[in-house]
Amino acid sequence: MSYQTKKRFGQHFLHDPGVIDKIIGAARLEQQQRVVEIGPGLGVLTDQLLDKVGRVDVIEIDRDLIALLHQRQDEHLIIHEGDVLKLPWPDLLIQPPYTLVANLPYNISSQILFKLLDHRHLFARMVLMFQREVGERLMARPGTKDYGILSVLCQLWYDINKVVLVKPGAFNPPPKVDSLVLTFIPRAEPRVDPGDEFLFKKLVKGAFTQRRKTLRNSLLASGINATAIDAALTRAQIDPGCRGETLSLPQFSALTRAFLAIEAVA
Ligand SMILES: C[S@@+](CC[C@H](N)C(=O)[O-])C[C@H]1O[C@@H](n2cnc3c(N)ncnc32)[C@H](O)[C@@H]1O
Repeated sequence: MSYQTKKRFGQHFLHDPGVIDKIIGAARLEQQQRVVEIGPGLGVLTDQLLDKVGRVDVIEIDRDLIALLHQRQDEHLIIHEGDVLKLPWPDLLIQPPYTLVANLPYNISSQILFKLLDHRHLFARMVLMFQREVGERLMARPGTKDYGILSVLCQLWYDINKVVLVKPGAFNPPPKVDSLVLTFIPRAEPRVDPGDEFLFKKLVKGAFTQRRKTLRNSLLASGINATAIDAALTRAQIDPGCRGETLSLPQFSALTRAFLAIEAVA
């Protein structure tokens, strides 16, 4: 391969046919399905996607790779140039729902996930490759060290399943860590009632602001008013001395609804 990979774009190109097959299989594509790929790179996944469906939209930041993609002159390949974090997705992806397939740039995978959560109506199914540690965090249970903001928010909206663990040798150049491919299937209903989505997210972020502190102090540190916190914790029957990282999704739901009830009274 003559192309010089760029570390700053998190480039690790997949070359293991078995892993490629598993990713494409997990996408469960039918000919009519519209597909988006973030970071097509040299196109190993893109080629397989184009074999299965009539149109693939790709989003790529690297100008050299974009030039290579244009050389293909494939009318079924729609190339969006730019930073996936900055591009306005609803303006580009105008025919949802899409299936999203991506071997993500690991340096920005969490930021991409937050953006995916904000635009989740665009995607019917997602097959995503992460650094193993990040993938495990998304599936983590309450009370474990891996459990965090993205675990709660992703588990609220998606059923997440493991597809395959991928060793560094499957990539060129090999990353230092193992990788994990996961499927995300949007739930017909969120796992629990978030009450108000904006507030739910704010409280989840607040609960994890200071992981070593108690839930009460962590929420305080996130800027929420002490009187409201105390009233809401009492109403939701949550111990103010517990740590935010022990809260289950039903407890985050109860906490959000308690804040809403208090605001309604005030
Ligand atoms: C891990 S590589 C995957 C490449 C290819 N899909 C594969 O599996 O071999 C990540 C890809 O994302 C691209 N990328 C990195 N940061 C990006 C960004 N902010 N916006 C869009 N693409 C980005 C990289 O240039 C690279 O092509």
